[in-house]
Amino acid sequence: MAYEYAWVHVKFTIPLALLLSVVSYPILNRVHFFQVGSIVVVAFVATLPWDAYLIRRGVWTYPPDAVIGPCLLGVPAEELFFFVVQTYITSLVYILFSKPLLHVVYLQNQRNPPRWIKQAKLAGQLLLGALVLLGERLVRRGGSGTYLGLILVWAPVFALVTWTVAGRFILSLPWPATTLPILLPTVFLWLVDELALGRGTWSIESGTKLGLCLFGALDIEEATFFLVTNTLIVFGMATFDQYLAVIYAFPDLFPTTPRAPTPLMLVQSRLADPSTYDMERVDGIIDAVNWLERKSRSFYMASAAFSGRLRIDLILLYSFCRVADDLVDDHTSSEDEVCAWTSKLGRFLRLRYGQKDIPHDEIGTKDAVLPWPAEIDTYVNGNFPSFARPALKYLPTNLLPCGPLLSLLRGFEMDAKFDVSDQKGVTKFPIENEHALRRYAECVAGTVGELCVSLIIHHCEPDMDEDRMSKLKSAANTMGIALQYVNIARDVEVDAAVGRVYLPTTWLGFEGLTPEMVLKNPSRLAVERLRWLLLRKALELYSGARPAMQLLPSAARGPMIAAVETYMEIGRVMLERDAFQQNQGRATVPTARRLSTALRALVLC
Ligand SMILES: CC(C)=CCC/C(C)=C/CC/C(C)=C/CC/C(C)=C/[C@@H]1[C@@H](COP(=O)(O)OP(=O)(O)O)[C@]1(C)CC/C=C(\C)CC/C=C(\C)CCC=C(C)C
Repeated sequence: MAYEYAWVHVKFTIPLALLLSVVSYPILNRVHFFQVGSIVVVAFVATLPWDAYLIRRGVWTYPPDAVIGPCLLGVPAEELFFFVVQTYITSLVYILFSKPLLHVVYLQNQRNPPRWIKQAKLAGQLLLGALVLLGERLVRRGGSGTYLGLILVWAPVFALVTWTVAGRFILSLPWPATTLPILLPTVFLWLVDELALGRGTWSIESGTKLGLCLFGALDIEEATFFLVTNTLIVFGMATFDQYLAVIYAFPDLFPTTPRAPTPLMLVQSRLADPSTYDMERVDGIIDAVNWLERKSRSFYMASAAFSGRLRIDLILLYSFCRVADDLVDDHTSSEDEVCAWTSKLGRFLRLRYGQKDIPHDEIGTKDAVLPWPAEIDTYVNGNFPSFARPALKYLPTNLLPCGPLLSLLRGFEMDAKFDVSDQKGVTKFPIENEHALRRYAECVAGTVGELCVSLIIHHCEPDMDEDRMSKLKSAANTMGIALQYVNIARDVEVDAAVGRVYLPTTWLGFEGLTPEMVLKNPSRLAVERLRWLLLRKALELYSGARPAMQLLPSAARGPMIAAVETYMEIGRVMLERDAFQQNQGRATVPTARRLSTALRALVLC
């Protein structure tokens, strides 16, 4: 059939490229476009002369009617398009598998890597070097080994370069993040190639190939070509991610990070001496990711939608909030012990902010982290357990107002009052009415919303006007309260098990209940009605704040909406009840529903 080669693209490669574009669109950002575009250009420039040479050597030929006609250096347009579409497909598959990863975490082996990484990197270099030498021998000998030899003197050279530059980083990544983006497109292209060879769309001249087939009509040389070129693409994408990770991880090396790091920054990242990396900061970020992964599926999944230094700072903020909450509120502390923790945290914050709240217009003037003076180091080491120290040290205080952080501690202090029995030995319940509930939620969650917005403004739109900033912070505060109401509604049983009742005492009274009765039986129908009342109030607050999320900078809008929506989904499934899944007393949202909620938020934001 005429134009057979073009039909191969129309039937196979273009549909897959379009499908991958649609699937990955919600998670792509400006950096990805720059990254994929760069890899495509490099692949095109590196492949064109090699391809032209093979055609001129007669290694492969095309029936005259199989190609449309336009050529560049004798390479048909369809072949040129193949360089682009293959690189595009493999790059998108790599992005889909690597987006959940925080690449900064995998810088940990840049200095003093484990023995197996050193050995594996050396083995890879030796293997690639041996392949180049083998290719040279095959080319020199000519004949049936020519095609394979020409592949091996070309692709492994580029692979050797990227492997030497990024081998440790690539080996540190979870193996599915690199092997699957290599194998899946390779198998797809093997099948396409098998069909094309079988139909005579293109053919490999018999005098230049070994005559061995991987399967069907797929020559071993063709199979090798797709395997090594997809390996090259993935190595190239991973190398790019390594440079980006260095830029995002070290504010002292890169004080500001534009939304798409410049080529100069990438070169500076490449030339940066790993001995200058603040590896203690990398360890602190790893620690924060572990806290997030361990403590909140909602925010852990949502964090993957963010990118760059904003993602790191949100995780560091989460880590501080989580550690502070766990330090203060471990459900067994007395009020004195709780207040001791909150006063230590308060003193830490005042030391960190230099005894005063940094005026807002000074916050975020630069990314370079505030110095960590010996005085604070001594105080933290002398007053906090080792597990808490990284969260305190790496809280991005240079980008955050101190006020909301101090209010967060006030909220934790309210938790402590649950554990206090008055003179008659009667446990007090501080959430006496709806006002106390709102005040508590505002302290522990409304403040967190404001802090998230501070980070978003700094990283995405530092010159935002005051009016819009004020609207965003007010809405974030309200949204935080909504999420906290969902949290309370979800955890009624869990909280009762540790002597906590966050449903207002006045609400309980309307149902003829007391907090003590709720502690005895938190699953009674009357409590269910109050849980529903709280969820409906959460949805009211959410509805009031949700429109303001459209004011968020575009780079963070989708991810932030995804974070909020996946959390609010907990409340929605509770209201639906049929999708409600009790799991050790806590409602959980089925992962598929959580994912679809996040994707819908990212697409429709
Ligand atoms: C994507 C990402 C990593 C975001 C980080 C968000 C963040 C810093 C969360 C900190 C939450 C936290 C541990 C606060 C301490 C007090 C507390 C426990 C609050 C409750 C959170 C639940 O956290 P948990 O770890 O228990 O999670 P699970 O329930 O186990 O899943 C709260 C429910 C409050 C959380 C409140 C927020 C995160 C603020 C929400 C507001 C925004 C995201 C701003 C939205 C912006 C606009 C303009 C409306």
